[in-house]
Amino acid sequence: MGRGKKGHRGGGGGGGGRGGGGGRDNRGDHRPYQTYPQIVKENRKLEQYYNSLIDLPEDERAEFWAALRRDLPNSFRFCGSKGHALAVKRLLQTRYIPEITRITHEGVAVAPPTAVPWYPDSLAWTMTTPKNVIRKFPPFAAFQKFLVSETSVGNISRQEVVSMIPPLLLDVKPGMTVLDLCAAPGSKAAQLLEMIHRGEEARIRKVIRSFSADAPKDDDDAQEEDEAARLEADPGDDGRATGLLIANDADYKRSHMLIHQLKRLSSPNMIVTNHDATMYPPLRIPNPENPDKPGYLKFDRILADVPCSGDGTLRKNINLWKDWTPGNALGLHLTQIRILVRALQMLKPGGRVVYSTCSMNPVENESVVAAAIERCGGPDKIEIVDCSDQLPLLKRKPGMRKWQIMDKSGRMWSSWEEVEEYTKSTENGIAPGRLVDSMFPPRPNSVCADLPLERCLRIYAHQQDTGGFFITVLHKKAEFKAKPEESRKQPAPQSSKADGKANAGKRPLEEESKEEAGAKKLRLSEEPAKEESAAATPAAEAEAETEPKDEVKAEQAHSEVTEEVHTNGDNAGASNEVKDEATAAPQPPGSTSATPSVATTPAATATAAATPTNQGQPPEPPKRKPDGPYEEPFKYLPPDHEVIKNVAEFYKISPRFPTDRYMVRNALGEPAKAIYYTSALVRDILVHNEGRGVKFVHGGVKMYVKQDAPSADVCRWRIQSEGMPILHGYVGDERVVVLRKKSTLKKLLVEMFPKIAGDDWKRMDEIGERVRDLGLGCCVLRVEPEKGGKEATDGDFSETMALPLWKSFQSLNLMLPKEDRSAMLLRIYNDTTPLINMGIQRDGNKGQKQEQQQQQQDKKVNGAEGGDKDASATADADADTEMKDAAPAAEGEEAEETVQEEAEGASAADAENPVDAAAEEPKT
Ligand SMILES: C[S@@+](CC[C@H](N)C(=O)[O-])C[C@H]1O[C@@H](n2cnc3c(N)ncnc32)[C@H](O)[C@@H]1O
Repeated sequence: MGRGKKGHRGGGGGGGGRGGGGGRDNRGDHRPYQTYPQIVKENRKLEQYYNSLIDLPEDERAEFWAALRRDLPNSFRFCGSKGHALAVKRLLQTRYIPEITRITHEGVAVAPPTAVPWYPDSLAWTMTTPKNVIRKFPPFAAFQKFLVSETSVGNISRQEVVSMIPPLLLDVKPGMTVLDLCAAPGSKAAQLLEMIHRGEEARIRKVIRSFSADAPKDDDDAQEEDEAARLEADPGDDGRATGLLIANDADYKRSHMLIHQLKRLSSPNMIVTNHDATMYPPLRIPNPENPDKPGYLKFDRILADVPCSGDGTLRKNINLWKDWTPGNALGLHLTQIRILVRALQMLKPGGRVVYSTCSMNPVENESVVAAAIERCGGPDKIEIVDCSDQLPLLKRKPGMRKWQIMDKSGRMWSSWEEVEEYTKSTENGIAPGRLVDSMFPPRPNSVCADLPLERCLRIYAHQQDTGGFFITVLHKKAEFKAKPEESRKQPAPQSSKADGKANAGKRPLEEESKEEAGAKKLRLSEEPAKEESAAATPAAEAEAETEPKDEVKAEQAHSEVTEEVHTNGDNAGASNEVKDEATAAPQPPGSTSATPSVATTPAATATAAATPTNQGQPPEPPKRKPDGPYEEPFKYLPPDHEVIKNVAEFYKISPRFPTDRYMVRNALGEPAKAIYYTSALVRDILVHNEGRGVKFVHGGVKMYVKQDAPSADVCRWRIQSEGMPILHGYVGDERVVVLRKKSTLKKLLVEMFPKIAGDDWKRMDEIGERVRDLGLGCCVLRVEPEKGGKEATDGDFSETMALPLWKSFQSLNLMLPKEDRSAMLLRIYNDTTPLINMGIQRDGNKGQKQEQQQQQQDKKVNGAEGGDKDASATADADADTEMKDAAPAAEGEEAEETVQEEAEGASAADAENPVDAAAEEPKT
């Protein structure tokens, strides 16, 4: 979000009162926060193009442009599990909205946030007060603190309202396999991940209750919850989520933003990859029906939120007013088609792809949808889903059936025939830059002539005071063999034979205009990593569902074919052998799709081979460049590994908790510093694709971290807070401390290292005796707000949670980073008093050495180093997550354990200090 760098607030400016930030923020002359020059909100070609394209009555047209010239309202979404999100939302309603309603700014009453009417459970909110006012106007201080604090711990996502729509229309259900092809920075991916985990907590509790002898069967709440927890929604794994999200981005740095965004959801069901979506590699999975041949993963749902010119974001990215040119969109059209075709190839029949952009331009929208459907076999294979009954409160306009294209010079073209006519009449026979056939509406004789493009959704800024957006939902009716990409159909050149042919194929793609360079600069965040990538075309075509026999050979073949295509669009011959490795891919565990996943058929391969652009081997993911970023391998531990047996024994973990999904990230495959946990499907994917060049950059939840233990009986592997939600229900009572009182929790949150030696345990109230008698080491602090007492009516303290607690000889400590403690104090107690380090306050006469060790430990445990840094980075990022300003700093902070760290193992100092707080981002 802006970081104060965007000169939103100007009035006046452009002619006729059209410049500046627009009405609502420009009351009076007082502009205390304006520091940047105004941008004139005018662009002749932009206005001309959309005035001719978008059919609106005159008064609505005026609203359309007025909205685009106004500042964008703030919006945010409560995230995480639904129960938790509702609890945080409640605070907004009960604590902050009444405060905000009393504020006046520049003499005008402030409008409080309002719930987005079409978002389920009112979890999305919008507010017109500018961000810089919320940040700096003192009466907003408490609300601002709430936003920053909850954003930093991942309970609030600052997300543009329109960007919340595609995941809702994707209709993800627990158990599904989902791919987000262009996912960074990850706000939509986070929504998708939440959907995969929907209902999981209640399901797990239900299952655990069913096998636990002393479970409170007569507890009313439990019974009610049992009924609500629909086990059949995802029954495969004792209530645990079996679905999968693969979040991908072609940009390596941005793939690390994804890790930052998604790690907070502590999901073992998620993988982050770093590939060009136009040639996303096929992923192997086990094939139980024919174990000798690999199966290939197909997806129930795919989101293609593609890189685009972004003119729907004019309100936020006001530089677009001066930088918009028609070339921006033209240069992305082919990449967008390739991404969508690849998505449809990887989809299961019966599955759903959502294609979306934040552009209003049909060349990136309807024309891409039509071209992709055409290449995938037409409406018999791919259907545009009618969403008119979905999100009924969302105002939308229908997609276009007819449109014109504006070329780079600003000239309008109605059809490809018109372009061809013109080209023939010119001396050099070269078509206007970048125009290709597929940009125009489907021809009357094409299979897509009657495509119901009106089913696409167009959202304009004035309809509900948002950005502009385009969304289409596609349903795959049957498997297909994608047609090869035509050689970028260009009118035949009239002159020079020798160059002519090459030019015909190449010119529009190779000519990178100033406009395109401008577009790339503008939408850094959405810049295609390899626009017109040499590898893109044949890859997507050929490799739909096959696997090469010889990976190196395939790679060579791949580059040969690619080169040919790009040096001569009309190439033929040079057929590389295509391998017939047809394998019916098994249904991945947990899949709920009605149709089984389908893998390659020999026929599919044969057809692919017959075409000039895809006769090569299906591509294997490119091997990492020698100088490319190094990712740690993912190595799974055998269930009978000593360390796994040791943690199971120490924490008395129920045998119902799987022991075959623990993994480490180092080449030796031995636990050195951290042990991760993943779902079964994530494990299968990571294991079966090892060494194939698939660029996995993240997977797994950090479950245990190694540390020094005070005695040989104490387990050296403490439970990490991010693994706690997954594990705690299976930990034996011996290692559980139950806390019921709000006041006791407050003490543990405010005090770091409260002393328990001697009689000091008595200070710990209700848990005093329990912690006195508890064995040393890590345990689960299970917070279960007291039922029936006064706590029961306290809405701020009503959620159950599980937190890691460490008992040493002298003291106790909650193993949470500082910002998590502070966020909980604010949320539950509306308290902002500083934390107290009881280690420092202790009587200096006793145990000097221990004291020093404690303080050393203190620094790490409570985030004096990592935790604080992390918090500030997150707050600073301000999570305007759609665009590029998500903190780049996140990259380093979120990096996985490095080789060095793993190889060295924990240093002595680390081992003493039970928490690597910088790496902790627990779900609180
Ligand atoms: C519109 S943004 C995605 C926003 C994201 N879905 C979200 O909700 O946070 C487009 C993303 O596509 C990525 N990208 C560009 N070209 C790509 C390609 N060929 N394959 C995969 N990702 C690509 C960009 O790095 C950028 O992060």
